[in-house]
Amino acid sequence: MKSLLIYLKDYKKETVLAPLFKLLEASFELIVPLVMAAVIDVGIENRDRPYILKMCLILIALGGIGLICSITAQYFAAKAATGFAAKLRHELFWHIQKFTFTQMDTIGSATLITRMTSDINQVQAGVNLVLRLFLRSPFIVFGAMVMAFVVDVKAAFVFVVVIPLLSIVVFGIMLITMPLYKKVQANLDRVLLVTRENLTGARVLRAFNKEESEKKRFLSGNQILTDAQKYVGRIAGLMNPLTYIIVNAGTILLLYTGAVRVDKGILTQGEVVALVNYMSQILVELVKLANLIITVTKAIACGNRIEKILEEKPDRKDGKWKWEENEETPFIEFKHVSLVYDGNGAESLEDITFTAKKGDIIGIIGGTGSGKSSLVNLIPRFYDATKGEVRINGKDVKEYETESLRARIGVVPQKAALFKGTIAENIRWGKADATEEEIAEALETAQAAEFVEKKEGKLSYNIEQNGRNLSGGQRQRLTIARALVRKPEILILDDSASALDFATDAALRKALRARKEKMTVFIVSQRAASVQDADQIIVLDDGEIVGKGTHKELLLNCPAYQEIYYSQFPKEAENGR
Ligand SMILES: Nc1ncnc2c1ncn2[C@@H]1O[C@H](COP(=O)(O)OP(=O)(O)OP(=O)(O)O)[C@@H](O)[C@H]1O
Repeated sequence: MKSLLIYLKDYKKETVLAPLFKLLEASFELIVPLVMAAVIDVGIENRDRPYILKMCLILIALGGIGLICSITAQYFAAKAATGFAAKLRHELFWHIQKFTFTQMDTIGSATLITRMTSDINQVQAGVNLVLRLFLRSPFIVFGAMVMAFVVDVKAAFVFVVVIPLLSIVVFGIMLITMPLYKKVQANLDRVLLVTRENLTGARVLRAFNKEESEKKRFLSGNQILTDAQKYVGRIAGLMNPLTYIIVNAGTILLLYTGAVRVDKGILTQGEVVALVNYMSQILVELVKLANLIITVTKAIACGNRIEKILEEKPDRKDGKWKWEENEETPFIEFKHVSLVYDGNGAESLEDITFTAKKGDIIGIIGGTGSGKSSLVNLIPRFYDATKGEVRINGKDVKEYETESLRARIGVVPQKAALFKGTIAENIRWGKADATEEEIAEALETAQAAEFVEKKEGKLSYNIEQNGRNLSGGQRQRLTIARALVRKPEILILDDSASALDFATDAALRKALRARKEKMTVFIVSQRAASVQDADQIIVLDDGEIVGKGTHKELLLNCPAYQEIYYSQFPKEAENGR
């Protein structure tokens, strides 16, 4: 948590002024019981109306000045706390952007969302409260005790007994609840994960009639969270009753001691009232202190969770080599490449070796889970090979500066992801300064021009969140156009034509070949038709290459390819026999 405090450095003035104004407010509060005592002992005793009026005006003035100090302190504390949270949120967001996919997979997006939102809010509340109370409350507790000693040493010994007892209760509860709050946050992460999965997969869930089982899963996670909260709440809830019992017992003792001493003529009635006032001030402040400690305990637990993410060093080691604009169309070599995902024992890719020549179209085919996406994900370094090398133009991809490497690669992922905004804005994700002509050209190649033309507003047509107002095929075509608009040297189509009909798929491949800019293209597909006119086809099975060559060669000598092909074109199988 400590390391997070550097984000307060731009608010030095506010972090000093907020507690300072609170101290001023507290000082005025400590004078109030003395004025009250004077009203009783002098004003009421002598029936001196002008004196009482004067003292009442002083009380009003003390209250007014105290209020101004308090509002000023609140302003500074709020300014520092919100500014601190905004900076921290920004830093955390930026830090997460630098994580590799492996790190994202390991940490999990649900927990990252909780840390970005509720954890930061909790820390913000903690900072705000600390700035206002961390000096004020101990100052009042200590100050009221000193004032009590000034009024009467013997009666003040009641305070000496009460305050340590209160401190034991407050700190004891704090120590017990601290680790429990951590558990509560972890349970909240789990509930968030289930909620997210449910909301994003709502259609699938309903299609499979899974509402009941998902409801149970949610209820069980929610129940665990509720139980954890109730448990910690019960312990924290002991704070107020216990502190009130101690303080009320202290007040009784104080009244008794005070009465005896008034009787003996050592104390005045006004002084006893002042002592009781100090006692109740201490109680109020200790309750505030207890709440402060609970909020701070939660804030520290949340702060530590945020700190953990910030301490996680982005694993991606950037190379120094910049991909120059005028660099030749690349050739890509996979040299004995293997990949094991973090937490997976088995290799998802094993000893992959092949070369994609400049401007070649490489088809990658295989059953589900055979490693097709894993293979192409190594080119833009979404994951790094655990063994072997992926080389572009003779250099290991790890030697390239990742940003410049990715700028030259157009990736169309398996799941077509679009963002809320116009069609033009979505296409410009590929190239921020793309002209309308460039966009039109990309849409043409991606076979999207026709449907965009029919949409109301054309390029200004508004796409809803996740592109839900477009069909699956339309979404895929736009993601292809988005990748093409930057005129990449390498284009990766990861099963991204699966929602296209055969004719459109064929037209897309024809248009790709006809483009004047040379590109090395990887087409991942389960459809033999999508890869059959590729310059080279890689056949994968269980992470290994089981065939390599052109369609004709593979039909002659690769049983795995034959199986895929003839299962999709049974008539040709019959003709061949
Ligand atoms: N992020 C990941 N973390 C752990 N394991 C993964 C990850 N991504 C893929 N795998 C595993 O790697 C293997 C290959 O997966 P991959 O997605 O590359 O297959 P694929 O051939 O593209 O499959 P599909 O055609 O179904 O998309 C699978 O066993 C899968 O479980």
